[in-house]
Amino acid sequence: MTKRVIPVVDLSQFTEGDAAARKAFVAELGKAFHEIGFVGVTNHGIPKSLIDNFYEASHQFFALETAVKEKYEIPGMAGQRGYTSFGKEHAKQSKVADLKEFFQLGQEVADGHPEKAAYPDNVHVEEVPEFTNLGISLYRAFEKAGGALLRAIAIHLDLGENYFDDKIEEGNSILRAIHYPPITQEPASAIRAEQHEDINLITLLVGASAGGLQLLNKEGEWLPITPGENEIVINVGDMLQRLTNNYLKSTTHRVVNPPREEWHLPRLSIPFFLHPKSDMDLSCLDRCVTADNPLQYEPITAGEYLDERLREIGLKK
Ligand SMILES: O=C(O)CCC(=O)C(=O)O
Ligand SMILES: [Fe+2]
Repeated sequence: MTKRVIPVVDLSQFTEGDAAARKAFVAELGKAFHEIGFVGVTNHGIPKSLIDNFYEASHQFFALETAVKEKYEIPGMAGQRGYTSFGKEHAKQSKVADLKEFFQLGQEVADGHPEKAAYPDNVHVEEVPEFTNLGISLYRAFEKAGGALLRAIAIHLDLGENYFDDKIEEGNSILRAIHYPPITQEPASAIRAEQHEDINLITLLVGASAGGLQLLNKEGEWLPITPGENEIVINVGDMLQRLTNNYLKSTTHRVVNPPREEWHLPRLSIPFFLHPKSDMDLSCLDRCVTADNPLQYEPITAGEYLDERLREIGLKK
């Protein structure tokens, strides 16, 4: 077997294990987030049937005629809900757009809830009626797994296990179904997803098994991430990196085009970008500012930071 590029942890050790198993899990996760910012997670509690069914519905959505999909592209929404067509989003330093289209679902809260006004409605697709509801169920499962991972990382950071709980409860997370269509002609310079770092606290990704996802290591080498079956890939985003004054690493990654003989194969991946509520203070934690690691960032809230980043990637004008 070839050596794994990213370590793997078993989440049930934390959610169901004894004190020693939990302690070991926290140490492994902390080390992975500090050293390479990526980890594979097994026994994450996200039902396989839910993933498979949402996959199937996503395939059906992306197979619709462009004109039909465009009905679900909502102006003024910065892509945060509904469909974003091919060629819209680009990495912040890049002029050419990625070779992808996607659909995003966001937080849903009950009528009368104080956060209700903060969240636009999700978009329902007439032609694939189960798509959005399956996505919302998957969103809930990702929130739960992500919440457990953040409890472990809060322990690692000595913040108390529940530090993130109220910040992510009814948070501004996004579930994104991404479709990278078959490649039909030599792309001028674009790739499926140009190198970037994620904006949010952590990302949970299913579907990376199709190949193409790579991370940039400290030595400047691009290494492939090839998770096993039933394994999800987690990475640290810029918000968590910023909060920890770069102690936890938001690692650059990209999705490369397949070799020519695989151009006809589309790729479908489903990242869940775990965001806190927009009023979360992302000021660097005092405990992460030391003589060896002086303060790197100005205070900012999660909402202000997201706004700045959506402008940089061409989703917000
Ligand atoms: O498609 C993938 O595997 C990863 C996509 C990604 O990195 C992103 O959308 O931020
Ligand atoms: Fe990403």
